[in-house]
Amino acid sequence: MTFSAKAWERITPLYDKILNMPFNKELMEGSLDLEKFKFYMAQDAYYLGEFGKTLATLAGKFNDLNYVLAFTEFASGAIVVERALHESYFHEFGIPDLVNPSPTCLLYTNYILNQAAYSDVAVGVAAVLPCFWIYKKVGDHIYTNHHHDGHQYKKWIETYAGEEFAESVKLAINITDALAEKASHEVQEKMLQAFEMASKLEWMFWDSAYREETWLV
Ligand SMILES: Cc1ncc(C[n+]2csc(CCO)c2C)c(N)n1
Repeated sequence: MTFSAKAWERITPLYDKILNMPFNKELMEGSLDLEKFKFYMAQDAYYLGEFGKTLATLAGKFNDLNYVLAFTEFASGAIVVERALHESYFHEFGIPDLVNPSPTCLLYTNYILNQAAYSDVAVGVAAVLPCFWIYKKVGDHIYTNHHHDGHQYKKWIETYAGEEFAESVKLAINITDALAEKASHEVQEKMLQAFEMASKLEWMFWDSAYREETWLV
């Protein structure tokens, strides 16, 4: 069984929970409170910057130059492509340029940066894979089931349903599987743990946006 098959099997119950979260159900129906969506967008802007830095950190650690190329492209994609989506919403909503990260957002971004900086590169890659893969799956699910006409979150929905994004996700999965194949049993186990932890943090990120999580002190 490939690493990715094993990893997805491990998070399947969590993935089902993610699909049924109020944030995602209401986003799909178009009924999600605009304030919650704005909160999510602002936090996501912070997340994307840190995610881009995480991918760039990983890019510098590969021996295979094809992987260096793939990860530098992912890094610029995270910042450039997704920033375009955010900027159009930011103008519409007046979200500030400098975002103070919520506790969950800070936890998630620090987790992946830490893994990229200090763990085996294969473990760092496994920690960023849920970001690609879960968004692809959730994005496809929402795209297939939403009402296409006049949906207020149409631009968000279309971002993750495109063919170009699908190709990036396939490449990220293939690179992770190739690294896992060469890794020791111990590193493979750490990769699974990192994949699962980052998937939990994806769940927490949506949950924190729905609750508009703040620092209590
Ligand atoms: C919390 C959070 N997790 C994942 C994504 C999705 N995402 C961000 S960058 C990237 C890959 C390169 O574009 C993907 C799929 C998001 N937006 N916010």
